[in-house]
Amino acid sequence: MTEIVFEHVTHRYDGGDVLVDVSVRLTERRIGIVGANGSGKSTLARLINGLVEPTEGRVTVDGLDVSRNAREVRRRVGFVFTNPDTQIVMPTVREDVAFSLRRLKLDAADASARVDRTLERFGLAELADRPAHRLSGGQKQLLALAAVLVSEPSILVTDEPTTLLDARNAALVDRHFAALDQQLVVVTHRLETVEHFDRVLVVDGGRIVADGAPAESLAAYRELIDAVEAP
Ligand SMILES: Nc1ncnc2c1ncn2[C@@H]1O[C@H](COP(=O)(O)OP(=O)(O)OP(=O)(O)O)[C@@H](O)[C@H]1O
Repeated sequence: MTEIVFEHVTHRYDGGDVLVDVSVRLTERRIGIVGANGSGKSTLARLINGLVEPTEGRVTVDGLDVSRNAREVRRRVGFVFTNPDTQIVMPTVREDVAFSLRRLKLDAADASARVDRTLERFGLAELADRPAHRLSGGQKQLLALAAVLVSEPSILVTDEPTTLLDARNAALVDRHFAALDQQLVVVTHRLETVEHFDRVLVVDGGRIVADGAPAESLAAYRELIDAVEAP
């Protein structure tokens, strides 16, 4: 079991506090984070693998302080960004997926078999030799997921992984999520993605304002949105 713990975490950018005294312990396998634009979701997700450090408080992953053990934590926590262009580092699709395996030092045949399986799983096998930067936005998003999952992190954190995907590919990603062995933390505006998760957090104004089973959390979120939209 993996464990992500926030202890009284506040995060401040120049403009002010974007997360305020957040304490939460996450051990469930499928965790969704929803909330309005600018509510602090991405900041919360980025704190999990040290992309952002707490201004106050502490974040640990399996007992490791994320600020002090960044390298070890990043081996465990795979992170997929909203914009896949920021994540593509190699010329072709296959090379990009293979690149993630370099630090595992597998032998060439093992690495190649793992890359093939991953490309197949994400429907990218036929695009393997294409220039990665010329894929469509949605194909790039699938590539970004494949390139992170090929190294089999124990936790996967994704920030709006389906934004660029059509309905079919968004559903494909949802099915991948359902089948993953890893602990999964998904920040999303696509509420369907988290409907069958174990736990959903609702973030508003830098605080967790609802936290529980998806039905209750999503109902609370819808109420929050309705309250804002009401004249
Ligand atoms: N690097 C930064 N420097 C200064 N302010 C930032 C930075 N990153 C985010 N912010 C601010 O922090 C607040 C929370 O941003 P965050 O990206 O965490 O929200 P979010 O809930 O993920 O939003 P969205 O749904 O729009 O992606 C916003 O007001 C944003 O403008």
